[in-house]
Amino acid sequence: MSFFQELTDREHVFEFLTQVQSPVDVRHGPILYLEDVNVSFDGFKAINNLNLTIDDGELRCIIGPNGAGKTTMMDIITGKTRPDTGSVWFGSRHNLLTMNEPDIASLGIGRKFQKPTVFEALTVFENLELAMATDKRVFPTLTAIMKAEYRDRIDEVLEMIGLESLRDRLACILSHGQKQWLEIGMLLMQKPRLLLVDEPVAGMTEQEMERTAELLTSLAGKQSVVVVEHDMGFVRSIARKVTVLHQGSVLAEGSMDQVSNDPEVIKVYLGEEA
Ligand SMILES: Nc1ncnc2c1ncn2[C@@H]1O[C@H](COP(=O)(O)OP(=O)(O)OP(=O)(O)O)[C@@H](O)[C@H]1O
Repeated sequence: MSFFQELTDREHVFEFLTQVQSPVDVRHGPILYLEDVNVSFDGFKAINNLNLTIDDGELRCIIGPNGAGKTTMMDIITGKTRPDTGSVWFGSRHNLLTMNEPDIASLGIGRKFQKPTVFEALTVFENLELAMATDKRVFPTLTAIMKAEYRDRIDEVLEMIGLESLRDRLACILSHGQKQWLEIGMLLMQKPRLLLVDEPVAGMTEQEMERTAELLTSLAGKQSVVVVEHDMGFVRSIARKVTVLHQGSVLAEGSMDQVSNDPEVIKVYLGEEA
């Protein structure tokens, strides 16, 4: 098929589209690897010899008291904060400390901040469409031709986030929980390999929390998901492996039962949470 025929054939799947998935190499190790990472702010050690390994497809919960370094750790992974020392690798190929924020996002690391930031004046569908259109990896001049591909992906994501019936409604009418799911959907449009999710259930109803638990657990496996959360009931409902941060280091790691019975964890965190 000539290039011109490819352009005019709406069913044709362009080779570069199938390669949008990031080329992260996890054949011989984890998807994310932080080793001996240190960060100081004006002499205060926010991250202190932090070591963390996330496996491909894993759902990991990160807990810890205020100021433990959870947000700073996410900032380091996404390139917002540069550590003073240490290594941060995405798969075995990508040294994240040599890359800037947009390039790290393009590799397939998506971050969901605590507050939803959807476009209120656009419909649910349009929000998802926009998320795809801003993907720098997709050749922008072919946008019109790729509409069919977009629509399939949007339908797939709408189903994943449970907003099919609201696809043509303006985002401003969505509940807080639905806005959070839409924003997760916007990240999913770009087929991330690793999703970093910051306090996803803050301000949610019980029912929304249950739905969010289902959504995040359904995403694991296809992508790796790292969830920072203070709500222990929610963490318990989704947790497989839990990492407890304290004073910028890993204090404990294991199943929810293991960490919640750890005397040190009870002393510095769970005691005050209970
Ligand atoms: N840009 C900065 N300048 C100075 N200090 C900072 C900066 N960012 C973070 N810190 C400090 O580093 C420490 C770790 O902060 P961080 O926000 O990472 O903790 P956290 O575990 O996310 O807390 P929380 O659960 O309250 O969100 C805190 O003492 C914080 O005040």
